[in-house]
Amino acid sequence: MEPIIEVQALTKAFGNKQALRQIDFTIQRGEIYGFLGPSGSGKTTTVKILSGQMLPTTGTARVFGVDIAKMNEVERHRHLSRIGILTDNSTLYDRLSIQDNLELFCKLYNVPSSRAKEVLEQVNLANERQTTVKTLSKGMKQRVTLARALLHNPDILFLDEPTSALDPTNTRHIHDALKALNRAGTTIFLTTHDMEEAESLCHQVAFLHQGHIAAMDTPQRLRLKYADSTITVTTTEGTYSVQRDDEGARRIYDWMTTGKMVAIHSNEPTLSDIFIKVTGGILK
Ligand SMILES: Nc1ncnc2c1ncn2[C@@H]1O[C@H](COP(=O)(O)OP(=O)(O)OP(=O)(O)O)[C@@H](O)[C@H]1O
Repeated sequence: MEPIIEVQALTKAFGNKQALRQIDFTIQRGEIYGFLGPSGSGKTTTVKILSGQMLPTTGTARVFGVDIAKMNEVERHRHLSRIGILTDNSTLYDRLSIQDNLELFCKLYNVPSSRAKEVLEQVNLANERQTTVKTLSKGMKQRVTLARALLHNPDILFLDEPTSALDPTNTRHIHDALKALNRAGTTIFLTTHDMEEAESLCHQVAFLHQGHIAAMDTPQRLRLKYADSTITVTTTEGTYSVQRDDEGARRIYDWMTTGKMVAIHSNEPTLSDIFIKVTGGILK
């Protein structure tokens, strides 16, 4: 395991407003790490600090082993060349085609223009490359913006709410692209308030609530930790909540052997349920 992002006791204050309060986490190379929290919980602030756009107030954030608050010019340049960012304010040139937009950024990033075609294939837009950006749907624009963030083949991708307000088709295209990128070795830091997105993509998740990390683990371990001790059993006689103990096992055995069992469900909580339990708040 190789830590690629290490955050210790990180705080960020805007005047009297404490946006981040002593947060700690480590992301290993090759992980998809989900930062989950409602609006105002500090997700964007964290992305801005880790991507070098904003300094923390106290604490340290090391990316690729370098403290981002202490980078010299050479380190800053190297950091920027190794990260890709997709945020709300990533804009495109509306009057240019998808291809021309990307070729422009190829020049800026100093990468061959052939990269444009490669990244469009990664987001499944190669056939639309001559289309003018102005005519694209919000979801397709977001896929172009993701393609742009990939041009210089970054080691880490920072994605701030990459699928918020996108339709299911575009969301799926983005998820497919992210999974493929991750399989090819890209580490991904993703903020979201969509628990299903986190479930389907993330190896680890942190629940951010009012600037604190309230819980952090793999989705599976969180579900196990907060699992209810009952099982719901539907029989021909009704639906029962059964304890996970010897007595419960005996009842389930009886229903099964007498042909009365219809359905059986473990009461595993969703990440949304756990978020509410841990923070008392809901994700919106
Ligand atoms: N430049 C700023 N000046 C003052 N306060 C700020 C600034 N940036 C963020 N904040 C405040 O810090 C807190 C965290 O904001 P942040 O944007 O990081 O939250 P978020 O979880 O990304 O929410 P959203 O999903 O709505 O963007 C909020 O209360 C916000 O109002």
